[in-house]
Amino acid sequence: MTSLKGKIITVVGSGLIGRSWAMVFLSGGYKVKIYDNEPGQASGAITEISRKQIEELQRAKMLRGNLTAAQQLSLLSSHDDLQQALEGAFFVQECVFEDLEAKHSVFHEVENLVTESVILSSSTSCLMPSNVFSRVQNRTRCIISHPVNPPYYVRLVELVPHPETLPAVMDVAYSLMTDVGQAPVRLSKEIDGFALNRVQYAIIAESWRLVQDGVISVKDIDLVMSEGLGMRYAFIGPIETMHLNAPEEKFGVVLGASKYQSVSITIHLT
Ligand SMILES: NC(=O)C1=CN([C@@H]2O[C@H](COP(=O)(O)OP(=O)(O)OC[C@H]3O[C@@H](n4cnc5c(N)ncnc54)[C@H](O)[C@@H]3O)[C@@H](O)[C@H]2O)C=CC1
Ligand SMILES: O=C(O)[C@@H](O)C(=O)[C@H](O)[C@@H](O)CO
Repeated sequence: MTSLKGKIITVVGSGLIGRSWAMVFLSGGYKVKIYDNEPGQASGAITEISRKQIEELQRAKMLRGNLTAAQQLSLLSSHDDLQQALEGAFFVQECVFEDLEAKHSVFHEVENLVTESVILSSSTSCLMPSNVFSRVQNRTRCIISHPVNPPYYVRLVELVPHPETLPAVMDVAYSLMTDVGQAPVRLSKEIDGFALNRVQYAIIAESWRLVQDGVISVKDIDLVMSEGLGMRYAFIGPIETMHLNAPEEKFGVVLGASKYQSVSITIHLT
């Protein structure tokens, strides 16, 4: 794959996630053109990114990437005109409201202003790719790149394909996210909530149920995560944990164990 370095990425929507994406892409040395349909919002984002974030991160020796703050900020521009913002981009990261109509309208406008090869990527938290891109003509170049808040520090990106997404598009998105220092994961197909939110919501559901049933306090259930599972899961995932607890050939033993079974049947996610 030819190097993507120095190429142009357009960020559409300059709110919380749009600004975060801009900082992540800048840290990888990409030119970032940020656009918002609210007049002045994109230029306001530039000010916030530069003064309150990137320069501060450099002072705190927490700036990501190999470029200085000044070098990164020289790659950033804001635009109130979408066509101008899209000029030269190979990748468009949509970061508008979590509203299907808003996303449909953005991708309809964008598709009419870019060539067939430009990758259209959505930051959506939970909307299904087959819905987000349903009004896009050429869906083979569409993908969900779902970040986790705050993306500059929590580096996971879930790459979720539309049923028509080309494998090469997944590969480019994976390479881009890896190149800018994120931790991309590939989903083989779309599913409600993708992977992170499905796991996150299962944890929230059982945590809340234990609190509602008076089994544990809010403070303590949060400690179960922050001082217990979170400490472990910051280093190894749930399947790795099973592997450590029982060699692979004994996963069945773990999953079939009476303790696992007897507890699991009492967990209700709704
Ligand atoms: N906030 C979070 O923790 C996370 C959010 N996301 C997703 O990222 C997306 C953006 O979320 P936030 O940044 O939190 O929203 P936000 O409300 O902070 O920012 C949205 C921005 O999009 C702009 N916008 C709206 N319609 C537009 C249009 N047609 N053209 C151009 N700009 C437009 C708004 O002016 C606003 O600046 C959503 O899909 C959300 O689900 C994903 C992961 C985490
Ligand atoms: O928790 C996160 O940052 C992400 O999983 C999300 O997408 C959340 O659902 C976010 O959109 C709202 O909490």
